Amino acid sequence: MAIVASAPGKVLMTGGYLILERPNPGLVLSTNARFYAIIKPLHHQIQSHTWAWAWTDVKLTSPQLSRESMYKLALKNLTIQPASSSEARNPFVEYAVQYSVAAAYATFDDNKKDLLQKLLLQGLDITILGCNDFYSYRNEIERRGFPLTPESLAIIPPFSPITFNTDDANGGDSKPEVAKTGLGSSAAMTTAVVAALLHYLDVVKLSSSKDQQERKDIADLDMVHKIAQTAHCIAQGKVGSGFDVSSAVYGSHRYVRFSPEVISSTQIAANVLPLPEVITDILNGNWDHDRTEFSLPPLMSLLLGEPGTGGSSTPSMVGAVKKWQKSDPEKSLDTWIRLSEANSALEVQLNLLRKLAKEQWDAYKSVIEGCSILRSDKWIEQASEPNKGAVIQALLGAKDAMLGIRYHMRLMGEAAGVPIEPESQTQLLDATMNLEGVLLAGVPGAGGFDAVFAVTLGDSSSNVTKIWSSFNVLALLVKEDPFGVSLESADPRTNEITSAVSSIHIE
Ligand SMILES: Nc1ncnc2c1ncn2[C@@H]1O[C@H](COP(=O)(O)OP(=O)(O)O)[C@@H](O)[C@H]1O
Ligand SMILES: C[C@@](O)(CCOP(=O)(O)OP(=O)(O)O)CC(=O)O
Repeated sequence: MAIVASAPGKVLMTGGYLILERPNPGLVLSTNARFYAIIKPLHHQIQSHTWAWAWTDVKLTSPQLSRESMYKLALKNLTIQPASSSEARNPFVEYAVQYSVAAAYATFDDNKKDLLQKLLLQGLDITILGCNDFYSYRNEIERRGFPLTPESLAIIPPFSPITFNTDDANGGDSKPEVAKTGLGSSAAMTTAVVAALLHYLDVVKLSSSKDQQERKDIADLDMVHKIAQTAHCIAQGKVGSGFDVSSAVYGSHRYVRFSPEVISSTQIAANVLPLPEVITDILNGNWDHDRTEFSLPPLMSLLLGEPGTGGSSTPSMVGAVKKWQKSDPEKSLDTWIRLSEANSALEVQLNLLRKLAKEQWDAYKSVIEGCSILRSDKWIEQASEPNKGAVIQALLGAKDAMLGIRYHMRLMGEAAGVPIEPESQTQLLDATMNLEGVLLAGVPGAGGFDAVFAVTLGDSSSNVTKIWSSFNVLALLVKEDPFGVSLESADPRTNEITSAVSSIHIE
């Protein structure tokens, strides 16, 4: 039977750059854009040609890239090799397979190892699918002559083919392989494959998002996290803060990074140590990342916009900021501290709003609805009673904190010589923050030309969508969804068909 798992894409709302250093936190929101991995046996029976049971076949299909690759996985040392030199490579999935299988061998007793061996000898058939929201369809919309609106995006069929970045319009060299929106497709892809494989091999028992309020599979999620984070770092060839993998696993949260030493044995491993030895270090390592529950307060929506300027290279922006920290330690530390203070101020206000929503729902709801049709300079007029006043103070506090974050992010960019909040985004974000019902607007993650985000109150997001269109910014269909990695009941392509069929109304 096929096992299907999914993992969400992310938006880093606060903590860009600072989150690279412990113990600075970042607020990361997971989204309803999900990556799916489908795993089933490749053969009905154990293949006789898997001589001496030394290796097994792995087939990887990526329909959106029209790619199908065959690999050989050696069952002793778990090396993976393309079956022929012409196969397309996907290092994220390759490491995900190697490390997941290694984790299974490392955790099983002899009896379970035998069963594992038999299951593996049937081969692995892996299909990966990413929601459209991970990829840019801006060119496609323009090519079809549609308006630059979310309604146009909604017409594009689910799991559509992905545009490759082949043109040199933006200098070419720093552009990623595929046209993406910055939601963390590689982290979600790696996490979905690891989760599906670990579940398929019986290392973890994942639960599905539908059947729970509170997750009970935390230890299993930790296992998925260790393996996905390790595979992702090696495939990327760099150790970032890991907030993207963490949110793909745990969903929206407040993240403090893991100490990079925990995966140091893998860096030697790629050259010297065999994987079955390294995996024990990974599994027993001191994974000290911190994740505290966090999600947007009720009646607030996350909105993302694609400015379409071609994206920025995160590693080179990070490099420039690090260089600046070295060259001007005093000033950079000052900016760093002020930015960190603004980040915590926003966190405090958002947590306060969540608390007020719980404790005084009626006042909270009435203020949010009232403010959703007013610009923020008019919000104070809603403070007719103390309960409402507290909500308004927290809203204004959050907005102020966001202005502080943007100011210090801009300073950091200017000092480091990289456009963290480029001038074109500044105008757009100022205009956005002045609209009715807009609480926050900023550049997520590393900033640059990748994307912009806004947090809106009540039903006010259509205002934002309109103004973004006039700035030539495409509002995406993505929403916050705080749920992390999940077991799915079926191939998402069949779900789409089922829901389309059930939505047909028979009179
Ligand atoms: N559907 C897919 N099939 C295969 N590989 C994919 C798919 N989607 C993304 N990838 C891989 O992930 C890479 C993008 O990852 P990354 O640079 O982390 O982007 P993001 O900003 O979305 O995190 C692509 O270059 C490609 O190698
Ligand atoms: C600078 C950073 O702190 C945040 C980068 O966030 P993005 O969301 O911009 O990330 P990419 O998907 O890799 O482009 C680097 C990090 O935390 O690793």
